[in-house]
Amino acid sequence: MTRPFRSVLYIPAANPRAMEKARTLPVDAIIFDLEDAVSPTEKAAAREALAQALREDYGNRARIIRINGLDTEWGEADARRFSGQGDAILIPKVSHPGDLDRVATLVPETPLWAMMETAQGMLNASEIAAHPRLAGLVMGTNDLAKEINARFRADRLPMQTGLGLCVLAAKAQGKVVVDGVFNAFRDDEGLRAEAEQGRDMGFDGKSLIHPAQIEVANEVFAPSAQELDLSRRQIAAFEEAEAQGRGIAVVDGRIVENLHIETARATLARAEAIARMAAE
Ligand SMILES: CC(C)(COP(=O)(O)OP(=O)(O)OC[C@H]1O[C@@H](n2cnc3c(N)ncnc32)[C@H](O)[C@@H]1OP(=O)(O)O)[C@@H](O)C(=O)NCCC(=O)NCCSC(=O)C[C@H](O)C(=O)O
Ligand SMILES: [Mg+2]
Repeated sequence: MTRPFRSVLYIPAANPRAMEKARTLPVDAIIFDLEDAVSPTEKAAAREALAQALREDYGNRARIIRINGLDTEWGEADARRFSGQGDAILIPKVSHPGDLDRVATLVPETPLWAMMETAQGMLNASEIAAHPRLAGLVMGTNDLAKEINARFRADRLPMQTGLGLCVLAAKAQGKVVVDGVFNAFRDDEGLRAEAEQGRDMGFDGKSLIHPAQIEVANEVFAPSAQELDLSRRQIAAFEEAEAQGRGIAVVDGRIVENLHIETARATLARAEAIARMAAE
């Protein structure tokens, strides 16, 4: 993953003020939402408002358009309207690879992303992630909790199987995988704990519902100063060991082998990508 997806902010396409504001927010990606954040009576107007908004400059923020499902009266028109626009089309409630095929025919060029938020979707995560048109997965933990009748807990124990399956599926295919939203958008401490859990599981970033959540996500999903320092010291120690004909170095009392050096280099590359994005 070269492009950062630390912070991925949902914006209801029926909210012109929020769409305007997003052009100045320090997010890595925006999800323009035509689905759950837009009421049925506003669907057509939101589609046109989004078409207008996409004429504006969103800088280097990835523009992801969440359409309505093709099983609704709005989905097909959304897909046709935004084919070739934005950086990705996000399909809600993907349960089978066939759900992607149907949109792929309507949207022949734009990369597809999948909302992972149904029980079937969790069980089929591997096949969904392997779809050739799919570039990214976003967890929909609200819909998933609703469908499996799970309770919201700080440790997200009831979600762990689904979250883990989706991380594994995405990583096996080299696809981006973004964690679900944290609904209590004024609870920074709760957000940080959940974001750290997602980061530690392997997610690339967190989906967000409010600008107040951006700073925490950007910080948690960026390599820390300590991680960068350790990565540099590991690389230096390993290069020195190799020069002396050894395949193992020791840093801070822990062994460092080739595989750790790959992680260290990836950490530095991630920090460089974030710095490049900030400088653009
Ligand atoms: C939750 C909100 C309804 C709160 O809105 P509001 O009361 O307007 O908040 P504030 O007054 O604190 O807003 C301060 C300023 O920030 C702007 N704002 C607010 N939210 C956003 C946003 N998402 N993007 C950009 N800008 C935003 C306000 O306009 C204010 O600006 P200013 O005028 O300059 O002061 C609201 O935050 C909101 O609607 N959030 C998005 C909700 C959403 O998209 N939900 C659907 C996605 S979540 C989901 O479905 C996940 C998945 O499918 C699942 O199943 O889990
Ligand atoms: Mg959902």
